[in-house]
Amino acid sequence: MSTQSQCQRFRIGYALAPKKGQSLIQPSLLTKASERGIDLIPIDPIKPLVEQGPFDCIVHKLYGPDWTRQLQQFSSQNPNVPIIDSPDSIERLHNRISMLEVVTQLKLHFDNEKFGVPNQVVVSEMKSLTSIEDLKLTFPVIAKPLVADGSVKSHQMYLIFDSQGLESMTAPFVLQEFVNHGGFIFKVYVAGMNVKCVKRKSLPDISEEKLKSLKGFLPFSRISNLIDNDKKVHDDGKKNSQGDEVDLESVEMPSQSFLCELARGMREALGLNLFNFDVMRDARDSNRYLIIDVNYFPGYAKMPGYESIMTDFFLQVLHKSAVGVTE
Ligand SMILES: Nc1ncnc2c1ncn2[C@@H]1O[C@H](COP(=O)(O)OP(=O)(O)OP(=O)(O)O)[C@@H](O)[C@H]1O
Ligand SMILES: O=P(O)(O)O[C@H]1[C@H](O)[C@H](O)[C@H](OP(=O)(O)O)[C@@H](OP(=O)(O)O)[C@@H]1O
Ligand SMILES: [Mg+2]
Ligand SMILES: [Mg+2]
Repeated sequence: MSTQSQCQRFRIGYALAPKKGQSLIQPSLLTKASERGIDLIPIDPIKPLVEQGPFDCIVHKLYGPDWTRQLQQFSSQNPNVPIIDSPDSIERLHNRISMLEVVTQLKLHFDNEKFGVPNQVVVSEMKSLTSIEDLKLTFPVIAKPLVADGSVKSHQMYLIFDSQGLESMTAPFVLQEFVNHGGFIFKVYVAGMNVKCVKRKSLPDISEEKLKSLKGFLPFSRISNLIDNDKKVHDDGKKNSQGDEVDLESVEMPSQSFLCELARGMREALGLNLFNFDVMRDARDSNRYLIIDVNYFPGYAKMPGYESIMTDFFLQVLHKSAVGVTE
């Protein structure tokens, strides 16, 4: 039987920062893609994009006006080559208010599940800050950087327990209510129509009793971006890299139909193919799910079976593009 490699082959160019490229483009992905007729080709961001190629598709996670111009020039000369994803659509995820506004505007209804986002407000300048009650929030709250641009500081957060802790912050930031959610979150990876949910360690619940003894603020960062020795995040309840017992095994997944429908709605509303979103199950209502974060082009390699999922996505894009050309 002829394999895909004896038929037409496709060239997908990828433009990623070095660390991102090393984590995503692993030999196992190159092999899986090649077996299914796809060659993954690194794009040199220093050289003019239009002088590289030819490509049947481009995937990227680079930013800035020069790169956007490069993509525009390439698209004007290659209008039928999909660019995954458009810089304008990606930009919406670089702000922690606009990234979640999309969720609040989704017109989706489910028999059992309810979904939404935690109450949150933007604090643009400290002098406008009055009291937590005026902000219609209650302690504890989380202060998150307003800008989510992939920088280290965009992941630096603070759990705040009282007004003294709040006054220690530096504006601008988003203040989001802290919701008890059992100490786990669900990370829902989306690659086009492909949706994969994984469980990750999260901030522990804070009881009313415990809250009485907590003062000021507590800094934290990337608490759910856990990896262990073999760079995989085990969902089977093994110890994580901090050595804490994280019993993820006993956590029941949300229904796949709910997640797929939510992912479809977000994909269409965001106009994006490659993203993940973090979902908490409200500890007070197991049918209530809160989306707290949306990330562009996340760490797919941490997802079990990512080679097949990414290759399926690439083939779906290439097929759609080929059909589009003949239509
Ligand atoms: N409103 C909330 N209530 C309770 N815990 C929260 C809340 N928001 C965030 N967290 C906890 O803090 C972690 C980091 O929050 P968030 O995902 O917004 O930050 P991030 O830096 O964008 O993370 P990522 O690495 O996923 O991009 C979450 O995974 C969760 O454990
Ligand atoms: O654009 P950035 O670097 O912020 O994207 C992050 C993203 O916010 C998440 O932290 C990803 O982790 P997961 O959600 O666990 O996949 C990061 O993936 P990583 O494996 O590259 O660390 C993205 O870089
Ligand atoms: Mg997150
Ligand atoms: Mg994030």
